[in-house]
Amino acid sequence: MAVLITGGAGYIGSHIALNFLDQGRKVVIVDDLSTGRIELVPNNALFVRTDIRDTATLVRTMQAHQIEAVVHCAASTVVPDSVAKPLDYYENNVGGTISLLRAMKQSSVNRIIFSSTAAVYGIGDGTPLNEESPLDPASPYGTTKLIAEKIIRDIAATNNLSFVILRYFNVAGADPLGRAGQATPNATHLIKLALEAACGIRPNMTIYGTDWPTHDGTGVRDFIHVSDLASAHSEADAYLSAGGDNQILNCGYGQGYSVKQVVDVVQSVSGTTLQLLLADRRPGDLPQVIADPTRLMTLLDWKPRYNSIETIIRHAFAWESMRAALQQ
Ligand SMILES: NC(=O)c1ccc[n+]([C@@H]2O[C@H](COP(=O)([O-])OP(=O)(O)OC[C@H]3O[C@@H](n4cnc5c(N)ncnc54)[C@H](O)[C@@H]3O)[C@@H](O)[C@H]2O)c1
Ligand SMILES: O=c1ccn([C@@H]2O[C@H](COP(=O)(O)OP(=O)(O)O[C@H]3O[C@H](CO)[C@H](O)[C@H](O)[C@H]3O)[C@@H](O)[C@H]2O)c(=O)[nH]1
Repeated sequence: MAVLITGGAGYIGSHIALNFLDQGRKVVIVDDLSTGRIELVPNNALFVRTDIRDTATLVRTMQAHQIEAVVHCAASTVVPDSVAKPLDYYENNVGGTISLLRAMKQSSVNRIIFSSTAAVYGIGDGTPLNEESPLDPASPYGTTKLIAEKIIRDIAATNNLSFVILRYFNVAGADPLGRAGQATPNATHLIKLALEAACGIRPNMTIYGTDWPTHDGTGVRDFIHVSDLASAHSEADAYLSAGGDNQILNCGYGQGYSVKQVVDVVQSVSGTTLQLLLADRRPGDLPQVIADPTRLMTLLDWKPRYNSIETIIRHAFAWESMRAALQQ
């Protein structure tokens, strides 16, 4: 019996694949390579190149490989892009999820772990967000994820489907063994861009907003190491296969770091001085986004191994330097 990972050629999906494979599980990856990279597909995973909106191919794949659980990561993920092209985001993220759920139903696959996001929450009051915090996505991207969550919950209410919805906070870092990392073209994430500047791939980096109501005026985020996030998926799968109830779980460490603090750690880990540009706040940004991960820590047998900002940045720097060296 195997696990099917949609979007497994992407940044997070490839780490989830490695985590399942490291535990001796069989992994089948479906990905259309729209932002994913074939080199991120682990050698010992089976790979099917398809758009997940092709329901018939999903059904064939599930039936051919005796899929017992699905991890659903495939999505369009860039917040400003979703503001510019909302229809594309609804088509891919909502349409893709419907197609996948239909294929699961036709193939009698009844376990799903879904990649959701902290972007489903509203602005909040600056205190850590728990799963009951008000939902009010600030972007079409966040709305597509909230709709997909709702569809999964509606189907589970009437069909034989069990789910864990994982709401990721800010994902960063790279596989500690250097087998995978963030390779998405035109990535927009803070740590990725800061490290590209440290490795000379870009000349500088921009800090968006120095007048936020935070301790040093820059945005504060809860960064979770991608390999810790990956192991939350295998723990969620173990929890469901042991008969656990359907759950929505925040995935973060519960600790915030500001943009300036991240830049300081990037400089000390890389031994470089970044050329910093200061700019206005990015539209749609929030001052502070921190998880309350109590439910994740309580319900799953999940033990974070890399919960230090230095470790996250050290692993991401190792990956980025290796890629920079290969490009020379
Ligand atoms: N990176 C973060 O900080 C973050 C935070 C919260 C949630 N997420 C969620 O995690 C998941 C993975 O994100 P990521 O950062 O690894 O992004 P990514 O772009 O690296 O991965 C997405 C993968 O999905 C594939 N894909 C997209 N549409 C597809 C389709 N229709 N059919 C088949 N494959 C398709 C892409 O080719 C890519 O490999 C997404 O669902 C995203 O919304 C990411
Ligand atoms: O070059 C940069 C990039 C980012 N930032 C700042 O760094 C912080 C983090 O920005 P990211 O772009 O790294 O991440 P976001 O918090 O905007 O969003 C990420 O995390 C969210 C969950 O919290 C969603 O899941 C979303 O998809 C994912 O991109 C923000 O204050 C942003 O303004 C900069 O100053 N300079």
